[in-house]
Amino acid sequence: MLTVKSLCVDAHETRLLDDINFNLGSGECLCIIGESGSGKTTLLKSLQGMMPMAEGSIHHGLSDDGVEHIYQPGQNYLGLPGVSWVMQNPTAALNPHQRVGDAILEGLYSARLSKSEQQTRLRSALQEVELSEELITRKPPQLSLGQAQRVCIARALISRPNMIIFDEPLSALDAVVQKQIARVIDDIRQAHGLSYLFVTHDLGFARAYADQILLLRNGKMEACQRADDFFANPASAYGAELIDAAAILGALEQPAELSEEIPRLEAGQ
Ligand SMILES: Nc1ncnc2c1ncn2[C@@H]1O[C@H](COP(=O)(O)OP(=O)(O)OP(=O)(O)O)[C@@H](O)[C@H]1O
Repeated sequence: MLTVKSLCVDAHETRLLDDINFNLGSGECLCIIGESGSGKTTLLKSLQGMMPMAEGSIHHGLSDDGVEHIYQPGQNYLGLPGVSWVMQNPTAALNPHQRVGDAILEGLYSARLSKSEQQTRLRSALQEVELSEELITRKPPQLSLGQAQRVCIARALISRPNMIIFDEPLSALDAVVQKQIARVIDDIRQAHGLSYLFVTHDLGFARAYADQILLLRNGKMEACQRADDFFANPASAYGAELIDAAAILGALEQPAELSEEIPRLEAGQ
């Protein structure tokens, strides 16, 4: 559904991304990993139209119309249609003065729906992220960080996107809440056949949930592999180093029975 070919991005005459290639299939999760400064956010920004392409092309097929849209340098590119975003810091992503229900409904900005359909969508989005309806009248300062991130995910989901792009959505959360929300995120993908582009530093998450791994270093692709291949036989020595380091830290020990171990909380944490 999304193919990126030979993508290059420049800023101030410096090449920030060089020859990036990947293909994200419908319903797949591609995790983008790499050390700080490797170009992960720059890649997301270029897909969002916030940083122009210098070279290459972005091919995007929408499941609704079945037509492939091709974006190339020089076009007035405003980002991928039908794609929602969830950012790293839920506190910064939410207006502290806006009620939770209104914040989630903001995700419907371009849809013309009746009030009753909006309320149906709102209730359904709250259920998907396992948040109690009682929270809709609260404001973000009255939420835990985990609840606030669930609100952001509900806001991304309510427009019924084809794809969600996540920029380190778990990194502001503690370990238990990370696992709860990781499971919610994966449940949503499976329920709706959504495609995910997921930036993370967490190799444990990538191993548990990714179909593909894109490893960046200094703006270049070190590896782009099926996740099982990457963890068994990484295509780069740097990838092998990262996997070894994560293994030493115990970060790859993801229990297969994750969903049984992590309690589902009625109101979400
Ligand atoms: N607008 C810009 N102009 C010049 N350089 C930039 C610009 N945006 C990013 N960079 C540089 O590009 C490189 C990649 O930055 P980027 O934010 O994409 O890294 P990252 O992998 O997302 O890092 P982190 O994991 O810390 O968020 C960095 O060296 C950064 O300083």
